[in-house]
Amino acid sequence: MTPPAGHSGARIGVLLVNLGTPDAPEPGAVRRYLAEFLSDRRVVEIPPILWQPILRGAVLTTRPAKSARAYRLIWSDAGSPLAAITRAQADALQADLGPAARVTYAMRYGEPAIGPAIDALIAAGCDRILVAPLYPQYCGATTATAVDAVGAHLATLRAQPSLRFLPPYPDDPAYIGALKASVEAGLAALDFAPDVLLASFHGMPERTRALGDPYHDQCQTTARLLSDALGRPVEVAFQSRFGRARWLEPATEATLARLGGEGRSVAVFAPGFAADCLETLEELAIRGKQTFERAGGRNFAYLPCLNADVAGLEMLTALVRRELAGWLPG
Ligand SMILES: C=CC1=C(C)c2cc3[nH]c(cc4nc(cc5[nH]c(cc1n2)c(C)c5CCC(=O)O)C(CCC(=O)O)=C4C)c(C)c3C=C
Ligand SMILES: [Fe+2]
Ligand SMILES: [Fe+2]
Repeated sequence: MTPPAGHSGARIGVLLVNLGTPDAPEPGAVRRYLAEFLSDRRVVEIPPILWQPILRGAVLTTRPAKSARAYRLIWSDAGSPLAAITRAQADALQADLGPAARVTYAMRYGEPAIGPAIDALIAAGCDRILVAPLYPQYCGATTATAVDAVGAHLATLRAQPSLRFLPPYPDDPAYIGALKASVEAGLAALDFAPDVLLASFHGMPERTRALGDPYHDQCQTTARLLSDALGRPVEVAFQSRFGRARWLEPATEATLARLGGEGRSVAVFAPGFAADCLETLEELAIRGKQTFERAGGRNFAYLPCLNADVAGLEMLTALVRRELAGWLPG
């Protein structure tokens, strides 16, 4: 194998990071996953002395069984869709980059964990690692906590690799172009022409916006640029409300109920998710559709995420190759 030019023969590592998902659609596995996820202070910003009793009490005794039922509806032969799609994205990126780089993936919560994935890259000879959190819009609860976990692992190492991080890409032409292509292909496959395009982003507590998290603004930017690219309006809503605090509005569920009641036809898609997962396949495509139809709506479609489809992979390789400039040969 020819060593990459530019430095002393070591390899470049690329680590894709996504959120994480349970190992199985069973209450025990979901409980382990939720306990780790919802104990992250970047995700639930309530002091642990108040939050942990609620989490260990009400949340972890009731939610795992309910969520496990939802996971069962979307589980595939390859496992959880989020894990299977992230693996496919890593494999495709590896095929594109070839032997000059080693590509792997990790999950912020659950397996494969970030620390062992970094160790495996180092063991394979990588002394330069690009970490790519697969969240187009920056959020403390997603991007920052992935970066925190990488930093926490590096704090345990005597010999650290050099690191780069893929910046958030809410307005990147490669991302907007991929979304445009994906939405247009999705619309072309429908047997009706939706009069509303609804972009549903994962929600966050409203107060995080006042505290300076750029997430909300970056979601609006993505939707505006996509609307410009498509040449038609794109409505924005925020899904997956959790807990009692005020979350970003409008809520996807209320928006779908309103659109159904108004007799509109709708295509929903989730530009903030790099891969389809519980939040899209169950919450939008199954429950969102029910909400819309129960309100009287007739024509509903859910358009898939970028996933490991051609447009999504072209975008991912373009973003990653750009960040590897000066590391990769030529
Ligand atoms: C306080 C709770 C939550 C915050 C804040 C939050 C932010 C957030 N999440 C994602 C992406 C995903 N979330 C997923 C699942 C999920 N999210 C929460 C709660 C919060 N998310 C819960 C409790 C769950 C688990 C499922 C459930 O029990 O309802 C997933 C899907 C995982 C999968 O296995 O498929 C993703 C992806 C973003 C982008 C975000 C902030 C911007
Ligand atoms: Fe979430
Ligand atoms: Fe959800």
